[in-house]
Amino acid sequence: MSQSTSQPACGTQHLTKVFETGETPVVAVDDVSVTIERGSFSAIMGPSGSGKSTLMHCMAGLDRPSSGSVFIGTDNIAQLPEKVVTRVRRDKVGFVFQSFNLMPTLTAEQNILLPLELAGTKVDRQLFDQVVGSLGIGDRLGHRPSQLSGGQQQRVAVARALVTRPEVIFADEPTGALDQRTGTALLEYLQFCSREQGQTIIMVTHDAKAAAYADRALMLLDGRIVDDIAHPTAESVLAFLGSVAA
Ligand SMILES: Nc1ncnc2c1ncn2[C@@H]1O[C@H](COP(=O)(O)OP(=O)(O)OP(=O)(O)O)[C@@H](O)[C@H]1O
Repeated sequence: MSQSTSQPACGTQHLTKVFETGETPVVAVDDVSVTIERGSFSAIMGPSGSGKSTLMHCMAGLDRPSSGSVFIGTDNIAQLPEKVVTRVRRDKVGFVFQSFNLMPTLTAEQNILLPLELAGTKVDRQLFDQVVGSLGIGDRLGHRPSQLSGGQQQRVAVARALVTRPEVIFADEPTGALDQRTGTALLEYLQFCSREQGQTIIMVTHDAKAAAYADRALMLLDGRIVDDIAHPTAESVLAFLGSVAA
């Protein structure tokens, strides 16, 4: 049963992000306006450097836009003080980083539970077991990140983002380090979170087969959304990527 409704979970209005750090400014995200439906599963795709991670970081409140609005629910977080953005993020958002960002001195279980500990929230053991079981990391919970494979670390990072049952989950290439079997299990679980639990998923991926699990694929080129594919298939996504590579 899909719990998708027309009420937006998050979105942007004329979002632009310019990095001024180098000799010439880089426009990483260029005037992007997008609305993400509650309970939907969206993929963001595009060539390397097209602005996918920057767009996600701004949408999740991890980075400030140069101009424009960013909504999480009805809050325009671009206009809120950092302290309030941190609270909105803690209460509503889960983020899976491309580089995992696990704490090296903590075990897998401690890493997964860290957001709950920081928020002073009680652990939902049933949810913890469901997440850990679905991701197949139940037998690695006592290991520290350095004792885990890249794919296991990635799944711990995903579990950490899911264990607070956030309304919106941003995942930056969550299957990048996974083999086909564990990647498929993760994508099926994300689909379950969206369809059965009404959570909103936004996932950056380079993998056309992974994008086919989403309800929608946003195609980025030079910081702009140049295509918005409903019910993407691996073929429709590959056709787009082929056309921009040509
Ligand atoms: N902190 C930064 N300072 C300066 N430029 C940056 C910074 N972060 C990203 N960029 C630039 O912004 C552009 C978009 O980068 P971004 O990482 O968002 O792309 P991407 O589509 O996620 O790439 P990839 O698929 O390789 O991860 C690139 O030209 C990148 O070099």
